[in-house]
Amino acid sequence: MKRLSILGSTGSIGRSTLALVEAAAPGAFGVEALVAGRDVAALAAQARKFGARLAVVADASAHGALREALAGSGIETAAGPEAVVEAAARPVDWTMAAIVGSAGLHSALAVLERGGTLALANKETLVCAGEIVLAAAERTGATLLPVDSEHNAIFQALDTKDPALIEKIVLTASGGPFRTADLATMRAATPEMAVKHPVWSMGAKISVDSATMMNKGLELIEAARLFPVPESRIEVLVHPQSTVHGMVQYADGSILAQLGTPDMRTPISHCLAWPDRMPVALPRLDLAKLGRLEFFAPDPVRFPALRLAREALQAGAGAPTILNAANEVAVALFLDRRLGFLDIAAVVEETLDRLGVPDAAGLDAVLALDAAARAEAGRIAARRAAA
Ligand SMILES: NC(=O)C1=CN([C@@H]2O[C@H](COP(=O)(O)OP(=O)(O)OC[C@H]3O[C@@H](n4cnc5c(N)ncnc54)[C@H](OP(=O)(O)O)[C@@H]3O)[C@@H](O)[C@H]2O)C=CC1
Ligand SMILES: CC(=O)[C@@H](O)[C@H](O)COP(=O)(O)O
Ligand SMILES: [Mn+2]
Repeated sequence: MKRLSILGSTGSIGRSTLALVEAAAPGAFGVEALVAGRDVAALAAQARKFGARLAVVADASAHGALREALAGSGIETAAGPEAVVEAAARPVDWTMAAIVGSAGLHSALAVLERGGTLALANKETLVCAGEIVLAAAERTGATLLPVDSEHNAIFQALDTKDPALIEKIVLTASGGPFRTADLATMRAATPEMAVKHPVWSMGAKISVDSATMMNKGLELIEAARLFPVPESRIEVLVHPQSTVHGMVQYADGSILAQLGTPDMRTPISHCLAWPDRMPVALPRLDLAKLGRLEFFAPDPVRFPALRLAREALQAGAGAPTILNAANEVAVALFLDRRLGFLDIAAVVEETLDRLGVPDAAGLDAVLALDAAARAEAGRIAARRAAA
């Protein structure tokens, strides 16, 4: 039996992971810890259903409600950010990191520090603190498995470790809900419009990131951290069918791609079973029915976020940390109807301009920069909203 913990179990990725656990052969998986932000009702229901040993809610004020919901079950409960990290530090065979945002950094690091196997969906962790995350994995011999569909595809298609033999890697992008929209429509976009992803069913924050294409910017940085390929050899192509998830082009001209229906249970199952595979009963891709696969260059005018991410990656040092923090602040304000859709990228750009490219070596420096960027982005957003 593989024992596992899920950080962010009540979200889109967390639920898909539990769906695979439920559908697997009896006894194949056992659940140790489930962690949520504040959704106590969903967390308690999951913990009971899957017989978890521990349920943790990050919002400390929700502990009473969690205790009450799990009374008589024998399931241990805990609350608060420290309890989240302690849950991640518990030894298990496999951990899913699916907390949204850089709030997931400390718990992801706790898994790596104990040399565990980390299935990483939480891309913000790699953008905010990539060097620290990778150094922890290297130091402890931990295993880092990419869950993000594009990165999982590239992970599956990579058959050499020699960077000289990799000409380029390609991340595909759906183009999001505004792929064909004009700027006026985008300027007036509401949260409801922005989270209506044309292909994938995901949490609110990543759905807005897909709409601005900052998601692909974050993924560009994520790919540069995970794979032995410089930024100049990572390409983004808009592919509305979201069927080819990622590609690797080799020095002999061969291109290896991973294809599948747009369902995160496929890459999650790949990480769950790695280095093997497991049977997953999902509808199969029917290429004849699909008929065609299209690819386009992204539009840099309507989607400036992709350029900002590439520039931050090129600048290095603390720039990706600033980009991520400012984006998290701006997306939250947009979802709260306190910022316009096009202002998201504008806030990120202005925050990057104001803070420059500061050094951010070590966890304390990264956390300080993350906090400074959040404060600056908040001020810039408030000024824009008042204008
Ligand atoms: N959804 C997808 O298809 C994909 C997602 N990803 C990445 O995976 C991550 C999760 O995405 P997704 O599942 O869509 O997001 P959701 O918003 O659906 O879920 C987020 C999860 O994180 C929990 N959470 C939020 N804040 C905290 C906190 N401070 N401490 C502990 N837990 C917290 C939430 O709990 P609660 O429910 O209580 O709020 C929830 O369980 C993101 O980084 C995203 O970019 C990557 C590729 C695809
Ligand atoms: C499922 C997944 O991996 C998401 O990151 C997805 O890629 C989002 O869609 P976009 O391609 O529109 O960003
Ligand atoms: Mn992705």
